[in-house]
Amino acid sequence: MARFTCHEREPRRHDTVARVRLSSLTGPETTEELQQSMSEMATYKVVLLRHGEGAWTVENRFCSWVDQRLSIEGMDEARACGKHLKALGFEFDLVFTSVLTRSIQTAWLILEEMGQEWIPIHSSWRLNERHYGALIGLNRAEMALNHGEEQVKIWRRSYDVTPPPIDESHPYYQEIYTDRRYSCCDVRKEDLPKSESLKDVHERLLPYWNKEMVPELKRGKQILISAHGNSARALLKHLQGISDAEIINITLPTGVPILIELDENMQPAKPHVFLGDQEAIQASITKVENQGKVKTADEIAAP
Ligand SMILES: O=C(OP(=O)(O)O)[C@H](O)COP(=O)(O)O
Repeated sequence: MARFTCHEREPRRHDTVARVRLSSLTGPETTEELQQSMSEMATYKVVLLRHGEGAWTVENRFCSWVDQRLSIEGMDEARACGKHLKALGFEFDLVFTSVLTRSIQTAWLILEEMGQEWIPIHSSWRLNERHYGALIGLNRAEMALNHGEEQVKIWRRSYDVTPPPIDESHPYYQEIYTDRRYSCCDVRKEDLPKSESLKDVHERLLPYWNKEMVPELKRGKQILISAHGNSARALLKHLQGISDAEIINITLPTGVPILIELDENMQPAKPHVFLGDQEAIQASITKVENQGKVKTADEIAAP
């Protein structure tokens, strides 16, 4: 009988479990449909998510490279995500996070909920949220009032528009660039970004995907990626072949796992799936989209 090490092993049983239960999330299936779905099983599965709600999301500020922790609701979202992944039968071998606390804290809460705290976690600045440059710390609704909702949408969601860069006069410049976590990156501190478009995020993330994550997938490891709204969008765009024009319409909710299935060439095998209650997920996406809209006096008084 073939023996498998932790690095090379037979296909996981949870693939079937996940598929079976997933089917109930995406509509009823007959036995034939189920069998067909299983026979079309993708070679690699990746679970990607945007961390739970961060403290600054509540204040509607561009957080980006400022290191905020999760809000109370964000912690609940992360725990619910762990519960859900456990119910679906996922067993992770490796977790990837950014070096920002909200992404790491989300991974910890998920693993705790799953009883898989022992799983190694790899953290890299390459999974950090997009660097929002001079916009960091600003309130999105105020920005919409001053610059218009369309401009804010372009700043937030376009592929190749870069916000003005951060400089030393910015209130969060020192906090970010004197932080010890950026002294041990694979690039010199002075070469770290001062502002990024989604395209820039894609370009800094891709080497990490290719060099660190793909080899682990090919060794048979099941990976979880706890990323950010825009670093997850950049990876999703890459893995699903989403066009530059289409990506502007994609907003990710917090704390919702996305199942991505890839073929042997790391090309999309199936459309990605948001795992969970689809109505609640849509409500969460709308909430994030609305952050960039002008608020009425009533909404400001009772956000
Ligand atoms: O820090 C941020 O994202 P994150 O909460 O996913 O880390 C950004 O401020 C997200 O802002 P956006 O949704 O306007 O792109």
